Amino acid sequence: MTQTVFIDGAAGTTGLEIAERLAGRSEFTLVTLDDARRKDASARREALNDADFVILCLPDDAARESVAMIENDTTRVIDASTAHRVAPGWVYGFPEVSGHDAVAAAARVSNPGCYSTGFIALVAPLVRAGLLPADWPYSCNAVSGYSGGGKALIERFEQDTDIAWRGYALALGHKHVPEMQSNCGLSVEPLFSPAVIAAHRGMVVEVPLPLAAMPGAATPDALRSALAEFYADSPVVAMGSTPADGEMLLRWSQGGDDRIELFVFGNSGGSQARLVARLDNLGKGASGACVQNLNIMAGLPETAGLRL
Ligand SMILES: NC(=O)C1=CN([C@@H]2O[C@H](COP(=O)(O)OP(=O)(O)OC[C@H]3O[C@@H](n4cnc5c(N)ncnc54)[C@H](OP(=O)(O)O)[C@@H]3O)[C@@H](O)[C@H]2O)C=CC1
Ligand SMILES: CC(=O)N[C@@H](CCC(=O)OP(=O)(O)O)C(=O)O
Repeated sequence: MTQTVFIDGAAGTTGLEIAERLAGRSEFTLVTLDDARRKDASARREALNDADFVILCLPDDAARESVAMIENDTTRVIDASTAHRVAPGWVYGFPEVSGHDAVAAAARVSNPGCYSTGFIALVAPLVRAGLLPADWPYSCNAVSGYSGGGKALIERFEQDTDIAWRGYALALGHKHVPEMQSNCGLSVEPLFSPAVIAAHRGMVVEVPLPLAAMPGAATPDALRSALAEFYADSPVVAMGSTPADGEMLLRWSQGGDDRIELFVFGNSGGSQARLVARLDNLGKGASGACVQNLNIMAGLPETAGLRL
């Protein structure tokens, strides 16, 4: 028997990419609302309560509103927004770190933020293994393709093609910081500096580590081996091969898959390292992760429909 999946916000950037990944899947019947009804509260309420699974691809307030409209205890929810990422009763939908069993059993799953996905993939296993300190003030620099900001930012970058780079969150306190801190078990908030580049999709997240100054920190080689071992069985997260020519590129042609590649670069003395994650903000950073979580919750192979 197929299970019904309602995408609330199916006309948006993340929703459209999820629908593409679910198209042709015989295990699911996809439900979306047409243009005239997609913001109609009573149509949404009905669809939310009829579905086996609901995927929320909405701004935070609308996502909270959708959850409040669910009146039964059978509809299971995956929320792509920031609304429930550190909320009690919600499982953080990063199965490689939160545990596949926790996601499989959950009625409410919060899909990670795109930047947080890179940061947590790099830092959480190393802190958990005691190879990096939990009480260090980490910093994180990242660039994202403009699709990370949804329809509004896509329109802005497509209209103003003179923007090459846009730094933001200049007052600090980006909305991803709480989920980064809590899922890595850090006692200090990371200092996060995001920026948008003039590319449609793609993301690089970097955590610079002054290892010699960090109490108890391991060597770059040990950090690389620990990450490789942690993700050895993952079909989605993998170590990237160290570029032979000493440079790393984010190419226009590379976007559009649901994998995430991790790198550890270190200096010759091992006193400094750069942890780097390269992913697609719309792949493992959003829609790919939603579909991976849906598969796990539905008891299906986790990579079904993913672009790997
Ligand atoms: N883009 C990305 O890389 C990522 C996005 N996310 C999150 O996913 C969610 C969706 O983002 P994204 O797809 O980028 O955003 P978009 O702006 O592209 O899409 C949001 C959609 O929600 C619709 N919408 C807004 N309010 C309501 C409402 N009250 N009822 C029904 N529909 C409504 C919008 O309608 P309309 O078309 O009329 O504007 C739009 O179609 C956000 O919470 C975002 O933060 C998470 C990770 C990464
Ligand atoms: C480039 C850009 O604007 N990116 C978004 C984050 C995208 C994302 O991960 O979405 P959530 O809102 O669900 O966390 C931002 O910084 O607000």
